[in-house]
Amino acid sequence: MKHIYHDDSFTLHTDLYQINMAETYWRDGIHNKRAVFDLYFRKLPFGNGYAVFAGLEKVIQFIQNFRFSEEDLEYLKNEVGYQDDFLDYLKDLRFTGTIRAMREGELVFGNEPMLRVDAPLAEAQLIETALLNIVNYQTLIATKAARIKQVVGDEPAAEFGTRRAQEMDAAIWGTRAAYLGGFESTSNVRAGKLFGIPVSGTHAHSMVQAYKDEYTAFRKYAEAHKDCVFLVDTYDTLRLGVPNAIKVAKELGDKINFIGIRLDSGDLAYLSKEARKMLDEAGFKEAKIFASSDLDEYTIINLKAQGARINSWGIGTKLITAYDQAALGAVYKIVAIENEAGQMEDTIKISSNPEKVTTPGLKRIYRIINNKNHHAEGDYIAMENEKLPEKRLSMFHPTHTYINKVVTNFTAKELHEDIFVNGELVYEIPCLEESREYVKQNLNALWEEYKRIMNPEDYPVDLSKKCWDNKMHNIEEVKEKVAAMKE
Ligand SMILES: Nc1ncnc2c1ncn2[C@@H]1O[C@H](COP(=O)(O)OP(=O)(O)OP(=O)(O)O)[C@@H](O)[C@H]1O
Ligand SMILES: O=P(O)(O)OC[C@H]1O[C@H](OP(=O)(O)OP(=O)(O)O)[C@H](O)[C@@H]1O
Ligand SMILES: O=C(O)c1cccnc1
Repeated sequence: MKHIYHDDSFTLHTDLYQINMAETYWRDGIHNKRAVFDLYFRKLPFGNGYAVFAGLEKVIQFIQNFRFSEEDLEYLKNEVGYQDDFLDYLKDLRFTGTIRAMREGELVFGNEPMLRVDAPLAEAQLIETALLNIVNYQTLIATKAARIKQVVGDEPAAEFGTRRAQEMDAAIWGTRAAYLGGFESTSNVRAGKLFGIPVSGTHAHSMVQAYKDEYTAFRKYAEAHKDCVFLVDTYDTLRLGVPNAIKVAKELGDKINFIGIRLDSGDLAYLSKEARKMLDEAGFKEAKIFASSDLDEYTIINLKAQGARINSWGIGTKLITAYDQAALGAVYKIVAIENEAGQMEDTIKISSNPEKVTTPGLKRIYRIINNKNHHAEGDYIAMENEKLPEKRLSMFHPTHTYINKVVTNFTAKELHEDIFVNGELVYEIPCLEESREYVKQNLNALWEEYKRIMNPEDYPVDLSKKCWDNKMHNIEEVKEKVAAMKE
């Protein structure tokens, strides 16, 4: 490439095929046909019983800044070979559509749209990749964080993953997602500055190695910082590390705030129990024991079962990289398009796997909340203009229809809000703190059976009878078309 282009816009953060499709629509004159896309995943990550929706704030930033820069257009012309007439169209392009989405921090389940884009076809197509990129990653990490926090309980959980994250953006937005999902702090100072997340930290082995001995290292650190957590496992945790931490804490007394020690290797259950005894005997009953070392929900459950005396948890690699599931797998599927007469017509994608058949049409997503116990009975997807019964709601599984129930005395809470209407942002973005609180409230209102770390119950995401009939009707139509073509 002869030219150096500046990274001055996110609009090319898309797959080439999106631009090629946009060009196809534009040359055919159908680029402004109204089209509706649903963004949803099919399978919950980590075998969890719920996911935590995250990414909306960044989606909003992306949409607000959606415009091809001069350099984007130059690049598309010089290096990719698009024609001037199409580039002129791209030059003035802004997002003019409507987006409805869940609130960040909403609990979300398989096969229900987290977000819906209703926009001119080419615009809806061009934003697909970035939307999926943002929502897939942030929702994955927020879910992993909520899962880990659930086993940690009330003890503080600190996010330590920046060094192991898949590059800088992942560290920053992953940290935000971790905080949303329930973590208390991060070691990433930039994330603290950008999002107001509390920052926290101890020190590394390198400091002990730099001073060669623990005693000097702890003492120098204590002389420079009031709050002290000493990392005690560089040489020998119980024979050297803990005694040196106690020695410095005693020597400096009230001059420092001896918060505690951190263990980062070895048998964390055994070491924490022994270290606890030593700290207590030395009179430091309030000193806390921090632990880190490739922790995740499974090691934490295990450590707790062994009676580990750990008070505070530092979690890096396995959280920020979503170690046991690399991607969420949310998709963006077209569900309706304007026809020649200017009316919306359903579209459907058939698959031999019934779970993969899309649900056509414009729809609304409701959480059905039992008025007696305030827990959710399940989610209910109805057609856009469908009126829900007020007294008696019949719910049935969309593929195994014999699984059904009738709900009475309920509140149907609509889960989507308008975010953009005809290109205008109409949504007031809640602050991160509020969204984090919202996650907690939502988790409190979810039955325990869906929150189990292993083998949770399946949360019902049902279709209304109208929505289900409409889907079946669409499937029949496609089947008839295919049969007619075969004849
Ligand atoms: N008592 C325990 N029960 C279950 N898992 C533990 C226990 N203690 C530590 N672990 C976990 O076992 C793994 C040990 O990792 P590893 O074999 O790399 O050793 P390490 O002690 O961290 O040593 P180093 O960091 O020096 O390589 C970590 O994931 C840690 O969280
Ligand atoms: O274990 P994680 O969950 O990924 O948490 C982050 C890890 O990063 C640090 O180790 P590292 O070896 O990078 O540096 P150190 O020398 O300070 O221990 C820290 O001690 C943790 O072990
Ligand atoms: O502050 C810490 O202890 C810390 C920060 C990042 C990674 N590991 C540990």
